[in-house]
Amino acid sequence: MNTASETAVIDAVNKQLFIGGSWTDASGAATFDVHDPATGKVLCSVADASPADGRAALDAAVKAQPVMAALSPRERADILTRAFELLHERIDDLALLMTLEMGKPLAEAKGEITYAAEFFRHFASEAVRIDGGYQTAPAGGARFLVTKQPVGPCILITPWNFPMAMGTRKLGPAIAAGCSSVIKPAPQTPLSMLALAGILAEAGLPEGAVNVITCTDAAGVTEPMITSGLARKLSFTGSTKVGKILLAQCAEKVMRTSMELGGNAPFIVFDDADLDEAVAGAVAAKMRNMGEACTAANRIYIQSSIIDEFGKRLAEKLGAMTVGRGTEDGVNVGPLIDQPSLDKVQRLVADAVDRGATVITGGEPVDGDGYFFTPTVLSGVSTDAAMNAEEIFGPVAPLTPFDAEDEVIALANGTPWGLVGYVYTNDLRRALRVSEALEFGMVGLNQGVVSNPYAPFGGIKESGLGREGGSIGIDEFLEVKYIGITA
Ligand SMILES: O=CCCCC(=O)O
Repeated sequence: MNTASETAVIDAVNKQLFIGGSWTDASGAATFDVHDPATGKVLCSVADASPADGRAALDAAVKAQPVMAALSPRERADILTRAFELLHERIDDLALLMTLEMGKPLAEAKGEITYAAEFFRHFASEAVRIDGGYQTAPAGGARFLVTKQPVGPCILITPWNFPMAMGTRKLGPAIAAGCSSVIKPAPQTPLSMLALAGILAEAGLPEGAVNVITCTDAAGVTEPMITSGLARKLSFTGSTKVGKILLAQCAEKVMRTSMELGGNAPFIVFDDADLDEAVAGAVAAKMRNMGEACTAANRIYIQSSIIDEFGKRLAEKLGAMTVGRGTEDGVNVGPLIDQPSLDKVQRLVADAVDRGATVITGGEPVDGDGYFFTPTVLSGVSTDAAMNAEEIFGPVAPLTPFDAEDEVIALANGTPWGLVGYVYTNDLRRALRVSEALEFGMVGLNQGVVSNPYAPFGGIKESGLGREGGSIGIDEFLEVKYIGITA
């Protein structure tokens, strides 16, 4: 049974599709249920789009594209700024909505709304700084005029773990660049995106500039959209497995892509590090979002001389965390998103223990409703444990000892992924050497969280293509055009 304020924020969301600036039922009025991961109970139902609905949304985006492109940079910036303000004005309700559908504690949900809003503020500033060039050809005579134009209608696909921020991280630069879009949130967390659609409409976005389709048959709905040739860009955040399928589909029409895929982050602590800072960094890198983040520390390598002390201190911190429904006071670890996620975490912990790991704290799911797992520290995790090769996506910190710098660099880089790595050391030369040697798109140096709207977020290897945020984030949504002029 939801409280009155919970029911009010759920009721306030329009649960239809948002196409061409209007709210509309899915074909045949199809719907699907949204669950509270803390209880497993149904929160509400939302429209379940068909492939035909997806096509209608894309057609609306195509129609809106010239309108978006014709807005002045200042007009686009003003819409983003107004949406930024509205997100802050409604932060309490939006955070409660997010906690209900995704599970993260309210304080983290508020943090995510702030993070999400910041992408709009950042890209409002970038909209008015899109530049170009003018140059005399080296041989003289001709002139080169270089300008940037919106890439065109975009398909944006977002995950359930950051249901608002991954939307604004894509929509912010798309709108700033003058692109229209169709955005599809994950079926587990459609409500935050639907709320965001309402806010963007209120902020003055032209009809059809952003279309939201919620659906359960993601592949069935998005594949025909991608292969239609009507969209010019796909931006996806999700698993490497799905990313590869989408890349193959985009190849058919040679579409621009941005891919933020899986991670398998190493977290390395040398014995010269400040241990308190390293433990605090590990708590942040592991426990942010209950470990359900592509940036989460997945393999924690500690120099042998300090591993016992590090393990003891980390276990004290994680063991003291309060697990529960994210709406309750004092809770800092919410549920995992669903039963398959809980099953996976259990399987990975059992496998590590079978291969010789010791549970220092936690190690078990919590009895009762919902998908809760106790914050866990494992020591002596073998390098061939399954969790070294798979994203845990849960509150489990696996500690593995190492002795030498080159050994740990080889271990850290020994993965197909390359999103983010973390290094703790007080030796400046080692810090630079190791940061440069790590084959990752981002490095947290004595820092457990790298995500920041003003920095370029993204990975190498099988962690993806392109960068989101930072001053280059808008380039993903712009085409460079060169006009040769006879002078
Ligand atoms: O799980 C990956 C999404 C990235 C969240 C972040 O911005 O840190």
